[in-house]
Amino acid sequence: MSEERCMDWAEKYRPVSLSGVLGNDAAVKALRKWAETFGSGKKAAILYGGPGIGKTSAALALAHDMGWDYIEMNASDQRTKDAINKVAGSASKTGTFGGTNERRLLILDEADNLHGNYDRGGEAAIINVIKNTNQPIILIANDFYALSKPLRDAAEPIQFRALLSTSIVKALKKICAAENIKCQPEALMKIAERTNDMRSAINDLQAAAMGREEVTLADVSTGERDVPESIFKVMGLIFRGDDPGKARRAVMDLDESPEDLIGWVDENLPREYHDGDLERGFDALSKADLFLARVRRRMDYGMWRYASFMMVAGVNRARKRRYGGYSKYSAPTYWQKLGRARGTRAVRDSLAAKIGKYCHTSKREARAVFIPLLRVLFRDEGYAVGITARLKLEEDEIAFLLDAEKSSKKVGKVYEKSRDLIEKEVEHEIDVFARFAPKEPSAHKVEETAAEPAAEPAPKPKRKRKTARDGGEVPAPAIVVEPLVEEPKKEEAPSEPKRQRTLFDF
Ligand SMILES: Nc1ncnc2c1ncn2[C@@H]1O[C@H](COP(=O)(O)OP(=O)(O)OP(=O)(O)O)[C@@H](O)[C@H]1O
Repeated sequence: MSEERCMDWAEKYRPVSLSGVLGNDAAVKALRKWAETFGSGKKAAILYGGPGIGKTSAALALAHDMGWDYIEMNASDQRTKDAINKVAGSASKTGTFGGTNERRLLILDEADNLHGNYDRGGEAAIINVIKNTNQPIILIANDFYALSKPLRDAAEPIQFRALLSTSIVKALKKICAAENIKCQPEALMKIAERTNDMRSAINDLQAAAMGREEVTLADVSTGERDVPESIFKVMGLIFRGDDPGKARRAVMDLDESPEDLIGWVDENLPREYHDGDLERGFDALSKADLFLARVRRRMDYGMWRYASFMMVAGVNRARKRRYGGYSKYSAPTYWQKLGRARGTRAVRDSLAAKIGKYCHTSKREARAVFIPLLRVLFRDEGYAVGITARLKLEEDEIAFLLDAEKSSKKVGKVYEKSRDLIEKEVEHEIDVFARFAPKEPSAHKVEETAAEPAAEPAPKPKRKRKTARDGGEVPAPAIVVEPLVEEPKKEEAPSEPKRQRTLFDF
């Protein structure tokens, strides 16, 4: 997979210009107006609303459209009074570093998170900067009312609302086209309906499209699990709480195994912690993982207690600073991939069972030897149709052998033709059966007649040839021609040697 394809798509497809910010037309309009009339109104704007709906993108796009220089201060930067004054204060008053009179926009992300230890005094400093600046400032917040009244009064509030599914689908479609991925419209709709957050919708699309040319509804549906509300609370207690004991007790009430819980912590830890906290957090998590490995190896479930201690209390204590703002926790993304792999494994196994039954071989051998060979044979449509008919393969099994999507034309064609073939053979069987059946046959006679056509009297059974062990010739293997439908059982059918079939029997 190319490096380009591995990039975070939410970042790669961040709109460059305001015209690319979908939905929220009123907010975008208000923002543009604030910028175009800058100097006559408030010097700061507060963009507020839920996560992942385009607030930061709109601020960056505005700077691009207005040709403004910009500087960003995120929650991970130290936003003390001094730092803010240094970055924003003097620079915003005196113009750009270049000394020209061009505008320079200060973007302050997570402005509703200026209360922690690190950001002590930050809010007062911002109000001060707004009063004295001659440069535009944009504050970004999830919760407007988490900002102090003086700060709210000092800036122009612009609300961003949750996005409609139609806006999300529109953005996802564009991404699919740019990435050259076919995507079922129902799959995009399914992704969009699950959220009103564009970022997580793009992340879901990227996870579903990993390693594929087409994304189907099944790809986005697999891996979904019922997630109990309480897991989110536990995540909050682990990452943000002050009491590791409380977090442990909450985990004990939770119906999650440590194997699943570690996935949750692993997925969300980088969204919460930064720098040294992140490093210490992962260190604690790696120790939890070691205990889990010992549980698996020694079947000693007593060690679960140490594993959960490290992933809960260990991760909680790894944090040396406070984090605020809204965090959206999500289930481990590898569940989705696992779900997909589990589906593929089930198809492979059912295929192996069919081959094993036909060729009198084990499923393991069918998987290891026959499936790779069938994949080669399936390159020829004739073989593909014949084998599909003979083994009565289903569409997902054909797709597996053709390495194609189940809904693709290729798979549909092989499936249709194989069903035609089966029908023809059935008709032929009925024909043969009817032609040689007496008018009012007794059940016994029907079977006899059908088994031995009168037109061509059955040759007398040959005398058994001597085998190699008897000191004679080795018999040539009989070619087994089986009807596609089951024949009526013969009462005394000549016993055919049961041998392992080979691929040439197809
Ligand atoms: N309205 C939108 N139109 C187009 N793309 C969007 C929109 N909203 C979000 N995105 C996509 O989602 C990503 C994240 O969006 P953005 O950073 O603007 O969210 P936000 O509202 O600032 O959320 P947060 O508060 O979590 O940072 C962007 O990089 C972009 O790809």
